[in-house]
Amino acid sequence: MDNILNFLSTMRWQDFIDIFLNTYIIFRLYVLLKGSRLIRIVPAAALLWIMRTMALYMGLVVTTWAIQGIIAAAAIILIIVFRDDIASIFQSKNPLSFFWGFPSRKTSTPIEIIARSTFELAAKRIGALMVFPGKQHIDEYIQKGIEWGGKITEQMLMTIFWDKNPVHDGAIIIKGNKVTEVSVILPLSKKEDMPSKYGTRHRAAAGMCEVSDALVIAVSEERGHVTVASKSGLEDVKSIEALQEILTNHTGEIKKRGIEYWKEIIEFGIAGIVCLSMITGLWFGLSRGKETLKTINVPVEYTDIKQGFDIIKASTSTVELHLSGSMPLLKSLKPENIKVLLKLGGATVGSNTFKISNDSIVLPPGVNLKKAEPGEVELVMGGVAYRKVPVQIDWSGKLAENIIIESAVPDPAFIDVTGVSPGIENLTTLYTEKVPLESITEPASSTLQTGIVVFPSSIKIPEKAKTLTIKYTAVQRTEGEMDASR
Ligand SMILES: Nc1ncnc2c1ncn2[C@@H]1O[C@H](COP(=O)(O)OP(=O)(O)OP(=O)(O)O)[C@@H](O)[C@H]1O
Repeated sequence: MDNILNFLSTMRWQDFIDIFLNTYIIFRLYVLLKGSRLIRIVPAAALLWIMRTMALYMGLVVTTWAIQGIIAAAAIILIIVFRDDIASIFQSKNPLSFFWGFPSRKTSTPIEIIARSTFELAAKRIGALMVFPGKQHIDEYIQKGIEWGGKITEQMLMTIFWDKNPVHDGAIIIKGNKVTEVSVILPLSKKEDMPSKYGTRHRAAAGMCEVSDALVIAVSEERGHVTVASKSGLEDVKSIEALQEILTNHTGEIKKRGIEYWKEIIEFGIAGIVCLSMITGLWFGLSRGKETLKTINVPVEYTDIKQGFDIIKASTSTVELHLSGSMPLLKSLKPENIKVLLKLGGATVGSNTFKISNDSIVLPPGVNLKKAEPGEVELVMGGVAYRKVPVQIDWSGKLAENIIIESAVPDPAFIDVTGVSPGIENLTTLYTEKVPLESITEPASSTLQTGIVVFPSSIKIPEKAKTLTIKYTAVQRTEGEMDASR
């Protein structure tokens, strides 16, 4: 249990969305394809995928390449062969039905009317052939007739099969409460042991049931018999009630309210669980399966520094982290996603050692720390101190021979320095940047602008003290002074 919770805690919210979205897509495909021929290719596709994965895993280069080729070719062939099935999914009146809802028989079949009409046709010796498709598609087996679309009534059925009607020949297709097509040619049965009393009408009824899960009613013109063809063969039906029962069972009008309804719910439930397991397995294989290592350099950051404390010296400024995790996760890992944070709340003045552990490293979920180098950071801590330090002008170059500097004073002459103790006590002087003596060309009282050298770098000086003015007075040398200097 702990392991599962640990594992879940390493997952990102994006991972849950990833799994949920793909599970839903696969589940919707199942719901939409259920009953169509396309669903039959799923085991073959799964087998090909498993074979390709195994070949890849075993390093069989040519086999992997060949299976990939087969998959690509099969995909193109499937699109061509199953174009009608694919089109029927996308031709749905409401595009939202792709994402939501379950395909169901929206309209119920008027079983009573059909049963009564059938026996009336039989009584009047009017031949008829009515197809009630099941869950499977039948379009590929039939020769399309004339589109109809009329709502079923007794008169309509009688009229369609009336022998003076030009569309009476062939079969009609009944879906829900409508006749969708008339004059349809059905495939003939190839069975050789059919009783001789049956002619081509009954052979067509039997043929349709051999290739699909449809139910077909045949009314014999010659004998006035009603025959029902189904997967279990041909059966003569003697009464309206018996025909009603057969049609009820086939169209599922009662089933939906009974145990069969729950069977369907359980079926979808199981499909949902299978889809979820498949996608979780796939996700696990892709994102967690191939663990890999990555080394990354991360700067050390410090928090909780006590007031009046500062870092004088650190043994390192960066830490090398050896990380493990899935390849895609480590590939997308950026240094800014990782932090090495040392809390200095407990640090004391002087030397302190801080261990680099899991607690001091912030890693994205799914990434684990294997090793940190160095494993610890040595810090010398000091307290913050202030001092007033005198400024010294740092002259450079050579002054003109005829000039002598009588006085030169930096302004400000002292600067307030903030630094760390111990250390700042040793700072006795701050120097200006180099001031070239060549810039004084004639005797005068004037000023020069210069900067201050902030050294050591750990000290801080006020911003306005970073530039200063030198007030100087240069005078003419006397002849005697010049001779003496020579
Ligand atoms: N493949 C077919 N698809 C659809 N309808 C067909 C097909 N073959 C025959 N029929 C229908 O059956 C009629 C011919 O029936 P036929 O007399 O050969 O059959 P039967 O089984 O002996 O029936 P009946 O007892 O009514 O004579 C055609 O006029 C046509 O309407």
